[in-house]
Amino acid sequence: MACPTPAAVRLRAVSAVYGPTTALRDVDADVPAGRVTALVGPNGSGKSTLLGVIAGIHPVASGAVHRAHAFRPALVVQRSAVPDTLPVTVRNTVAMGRWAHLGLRKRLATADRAIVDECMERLGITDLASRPLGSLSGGQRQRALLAQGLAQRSDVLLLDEPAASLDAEAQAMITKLLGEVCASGVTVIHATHDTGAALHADHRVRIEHGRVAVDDAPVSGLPVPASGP
Ligand SMILES: Nc1ncnc2c1ncn2[C@@H]1O[C@H](COP(=O)(O)OP(=O)(O)OP(=O)(O)O)[C@@H](O)[C@H]1O
Repeated sequence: MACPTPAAVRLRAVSAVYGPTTALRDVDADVPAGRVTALVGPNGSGKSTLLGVIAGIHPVASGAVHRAHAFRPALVVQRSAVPDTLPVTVRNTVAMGRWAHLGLRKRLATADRAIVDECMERLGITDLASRPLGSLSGGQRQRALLAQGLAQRSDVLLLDEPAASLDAEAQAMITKLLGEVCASGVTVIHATHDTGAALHADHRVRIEHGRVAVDDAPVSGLPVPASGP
């Protein structure tokens, strides 16, 4: 059944590869604007690759990605993708989320620092601000990466297993947070193995062997206003 929500991202016949390995094959999907979409599927099915394609950091081998928003999506990578030895504090990690907004000025303005503070507060990591990222627990590090994603203030927030390695209370906090972010008009797409988090989403896309196996809430055929970077 078609729902009346316009698409924030529209994928048409998208394929993506790593050398000889095909990770995505002919993916068609519409991501509803201002909603939470969960990408589900087994290990190796192509969820992270799809997030990378939508983020614009993984090239498409064929097909097209149309984005309705002018800004590059914010991508929160899996914690395991960040080296333990990265010599950076929690505050600086979150501040990196503002880098794309700095332009020619090389320093954070007062408004940028306020956003960084607010995002750390929201993720409950203010007390950890001066700690090196590599000294944190997995769950604490995941929160810092999430805060960095929020600090980007993008219209589209992509998250790769944001609740992985978090305890039950923190997982519930993330689900609530994603709902709040979405309510503020942001389109959220998250890859997850958590059935509960997937059920909380407005829209679920199941990927199997690089293909869309189930798309449970297609959006309407409204045109996408502009292509992204
Ligand atoms: N850097 C890489 N080099 C080569 N092949 C890769 C690379 N990253 C992923 N792949 C392959 O691409 C396919 C899709 O992987 P992807 O990481 O997108 O799956 P996923 O659904 O996110 O998995 P998981 O749930 O384990 O995170 C898999 O076959 C994987 O082996």
